[in-house]
Amino acid sequence: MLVTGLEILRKARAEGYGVGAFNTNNMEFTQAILEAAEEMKSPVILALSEGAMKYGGRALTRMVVALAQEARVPVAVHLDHGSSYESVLKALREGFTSVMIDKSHEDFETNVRETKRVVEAAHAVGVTVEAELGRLAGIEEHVAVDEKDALLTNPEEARIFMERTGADYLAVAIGTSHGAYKGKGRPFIDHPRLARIAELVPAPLVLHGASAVPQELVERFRAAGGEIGEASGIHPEDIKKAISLGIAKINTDTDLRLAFTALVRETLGKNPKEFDPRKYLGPAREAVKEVVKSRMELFGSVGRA
Ligand SMILES: O=C(COP(=O)(O)O)N(O)CCCCO
Ligand code: NA
Ligand SMILES: [Zn+2]
Repeated sequence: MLVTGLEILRKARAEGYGVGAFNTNNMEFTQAILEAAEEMKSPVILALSEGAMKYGGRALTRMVVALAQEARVPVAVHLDHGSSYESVLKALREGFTSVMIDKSHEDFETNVRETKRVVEAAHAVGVTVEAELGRLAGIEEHVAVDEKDALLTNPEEARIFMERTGADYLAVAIGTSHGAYKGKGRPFIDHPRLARIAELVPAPLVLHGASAVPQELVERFRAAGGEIGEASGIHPEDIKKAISLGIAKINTDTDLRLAFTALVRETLGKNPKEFDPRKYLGPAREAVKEVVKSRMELFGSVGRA
């Protein structure tokens, strides 16, 4: 059933588990994510970036909202990294039930003002809002404290920010970063900082840049002809610890993309004569579904629907 992001995330934070926000750009990703959620009896968030909205248009948004309504588990349809008030309005018009306004690159007052404006519009139509404070950046452990403060989320600022904006959940910067290269070896995650934020901010917290980028997937991608440099993601233990400290929404995009693309390359490589798209998109869909199921097990959302 189609529910708001807060309905899913409030329960997750209260009961100490995480819920995956999985990005989709097409039919196969959408099917894979929803099938995994129903099989695992897990709530799930279907995330569409502005790029996904541009790429898929109404074909994508209508499909996603309709399938979310029919799903046998709670599903929120979420605008990921909304960059403007207008972009958020478009998502609201398409029937999304969760929207992110990302003004984390602006100064504090601008972020507050823009986020507050989105909260008023979204709440007026029963949709909940994710905001962001702090800058996603993979940082080395030895980086000086004041540099960390310039980049990562300041706990006291976070409290004030959430009180002044009325946002429903908060994306925090604690050392993660988007994409396949999240730092040398095991990325530094500032758990003490997260614990402090969670003490001051009762709202569900969001972890961006949370893909694991597992080595076996990277190897499979390379073996199938993919080219990727030294790639590393967030260690599963750091995900579990972050959830225990207050993270409720965990964004996963890179892992799904790697799995899908590795399988398309593999299938095409093994069957040079093949030109029926279903024959190489189908196995890729299955690979995405397996990644989603394993993430749900790690997050602890299995059986929580
Ligand atoms: O936080 C994330 C995903 O992070 P990751 O790249 O670790 O999967 N997202 O918001 C997904 C879109 C960002 C570009 O990928
Ligand atoms: Na941001
Ligand atoms: Zn993100």
